[in-house]
Amino acid sequence: QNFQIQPTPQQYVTLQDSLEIPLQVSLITDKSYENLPAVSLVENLWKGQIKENGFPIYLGIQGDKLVKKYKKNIPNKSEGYYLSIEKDKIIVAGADEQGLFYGIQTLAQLLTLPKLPLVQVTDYPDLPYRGVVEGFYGTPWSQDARLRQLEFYGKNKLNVYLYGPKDDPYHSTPNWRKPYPPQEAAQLKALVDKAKENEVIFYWAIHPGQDIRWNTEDRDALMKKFESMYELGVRAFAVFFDDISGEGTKAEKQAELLNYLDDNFVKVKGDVAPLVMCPTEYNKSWSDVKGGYLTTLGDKLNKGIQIMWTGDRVIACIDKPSMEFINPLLKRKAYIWWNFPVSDYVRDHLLMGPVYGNGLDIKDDMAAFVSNPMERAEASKIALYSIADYAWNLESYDSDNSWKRAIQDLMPQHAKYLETFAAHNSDLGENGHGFRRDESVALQPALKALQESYTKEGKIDEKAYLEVSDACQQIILSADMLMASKTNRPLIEEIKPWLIQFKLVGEYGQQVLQMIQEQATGKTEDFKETYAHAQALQVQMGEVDATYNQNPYQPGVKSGSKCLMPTFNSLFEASTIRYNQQQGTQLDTRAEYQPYTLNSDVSQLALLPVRRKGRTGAVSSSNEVILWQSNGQLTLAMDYPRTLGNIVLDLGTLDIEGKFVLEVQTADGNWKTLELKPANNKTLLVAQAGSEQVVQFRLKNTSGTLQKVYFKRCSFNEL
Ligand SMILES: CC(=O)N[C@H]1CNC[C@@H](O)[C@@H](O)[C@@H]1O
Repeated sequence: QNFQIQPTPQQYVTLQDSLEIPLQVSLITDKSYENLPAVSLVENLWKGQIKENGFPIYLGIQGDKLVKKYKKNIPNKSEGYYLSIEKDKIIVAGADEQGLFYGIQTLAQLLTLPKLPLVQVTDYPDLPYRGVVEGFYGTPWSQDARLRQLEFYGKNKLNVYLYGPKDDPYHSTPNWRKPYPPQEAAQLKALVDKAKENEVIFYWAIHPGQDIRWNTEDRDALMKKFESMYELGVRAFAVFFDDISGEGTKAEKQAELLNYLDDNFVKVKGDVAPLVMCPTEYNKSWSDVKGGYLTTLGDKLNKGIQIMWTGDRVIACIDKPSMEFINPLLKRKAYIWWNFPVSDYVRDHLLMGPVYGNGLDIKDDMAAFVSNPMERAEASKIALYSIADYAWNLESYDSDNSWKRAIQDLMPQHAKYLETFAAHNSDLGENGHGFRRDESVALQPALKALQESYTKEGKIDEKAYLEVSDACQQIILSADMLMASKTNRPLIEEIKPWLIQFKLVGEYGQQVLQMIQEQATGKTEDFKETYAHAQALQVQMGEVDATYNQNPYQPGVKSGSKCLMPTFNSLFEASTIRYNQQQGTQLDTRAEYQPYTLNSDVSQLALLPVRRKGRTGAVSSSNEVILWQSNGQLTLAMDYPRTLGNIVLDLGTLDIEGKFVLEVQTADGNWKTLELKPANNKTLLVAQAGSEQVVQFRLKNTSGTLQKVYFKRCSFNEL
């Protein structure tokens, strides 16, 4: 991997010469800069080796007489810088203090080379705001993870971190009105300080919409909470109205509140960044333009207030048509909230693949580009590294090159192994949003050739066979080496369940390859044992899936789920079928079996995957509010009549009387209504399916009007 500056700079000229790295340097800079993050960074680069007669490093900001003669070299762009490494001096001149800091970050990267190349770098970001919104459902990041993130943002020239973890009770309902307890407050203060050191704007977001009342009491409660955050050092604020229903969704009221905060807090304080808000209609598929929600915000919200947008759908890549739709409605450039690599709706998958699919021609259409990441902070860094690369310099962005550099940056000693792991752990699997990613790209042709040649003609494509066999070796090796890695333990601890599963996938692949080889060459005496070994590995994979990461939404551990496992399972079944035909045996040919099928005409439910574990079935839940049209229904069909025990629902409300009806169809074809009873103090509803065998059950909106409900749970068990 030859060296590249990260993010890719706008202009980089090398003079085909280099310099021994100076052991001692002297800083020539304006006295008033001594506390700037940029100067602290240089001091950290030459710990204790800053001497009067050292190699001169000039640090300045546009307008200083010190860098006067470089005036024309410094880009006239915020966060821009000019870095010149010369035989007898280094100049770092920023358009502003952030630019100066970024010039030093670039110098720091060059210092990792054996010698300092003589270069002139003229650089600046395409987008004014680039970063991360910690806005996912699930376990919020830990304090240590956040501190490491902020350092990572400084290195990769990301300048925004929006704190908005959905499951932080002081960010959202019910405790958004309360100040943080002392320990959490101290931790937030430490984050604000760390952000400053890395020239990152720390936004604190509030999510009051589910229970806010449009009155002065709640308005003052919000002001008071902002004031308490201001005292902790927060100088940037956001208000999120996403994923709510009821009173809080009114655009006029939201605009009135935001403008009040803008006029009476932001403008009064004078040192607070422009407000950011997330609308309730935050993506095109949900927006009802005629209804006027977006245009009300666009017309009424003070011009300086930023409005977030996730694109054409909740989870979608951002392109020119997306921006041409939304910007005119908002009467400003939308502030993009990109829902990747967030995985809170596919929690059993890791999204370690390349960042691709966003337009390279929209740098002038977005106010910002911030990423909603996975709850696994270290694992998110592969995507975040490339998002930093994309958002700084869109036109030069190359997703595969960036992905390889991200991996190299995350685990320099084990880049090859991490790349193998990441290549096969990148797709989301089936999900309610229908958003998918490529996976196992380099191996796909061989997997396909092997599968087609064997399943169709019972022949082995030798070339493909060898390639897949080598890949399985690499998978096992990579999993072992990563699990035993001494570097980046925080990453390894996060992904360990997936590494365990990944190794089993590799071993399973090896056994399946042996099965087809033995079946095709008639080595029937070995086949039975190889078959049993493959089944033993299926059992182990099932146990890993049932043991780790048992969250109540998408429990378990999926690895290689898009290409590797479907191919290996198909070859397992095909070779067992052929073997049974040859030998007249009755070996079970099923690799993994899915007896339940979901059907729905409610668009946000239609693609939700159904999971089976043991004797329970569960439809994957949704984070968002479901717009369930009148007469809309969700049906769960069995492969053959089965006796069910309980059917458990959680629609976020107990008030379903006269709104929803649950019915089962028994084997004789008759439908009967089941009574749904509250099961706990929250919003859980349970029905007994009865002793008769069931062919299917369905939940129908019989209210005659559109119903807005959450879809937190729909599960059932077999007796
Ligand atoms: C604006 C937004 O996407 N809000 C929600 C809902 N959509 C995506 C979900 O996965 C959440 O992570 C996210 O916080």
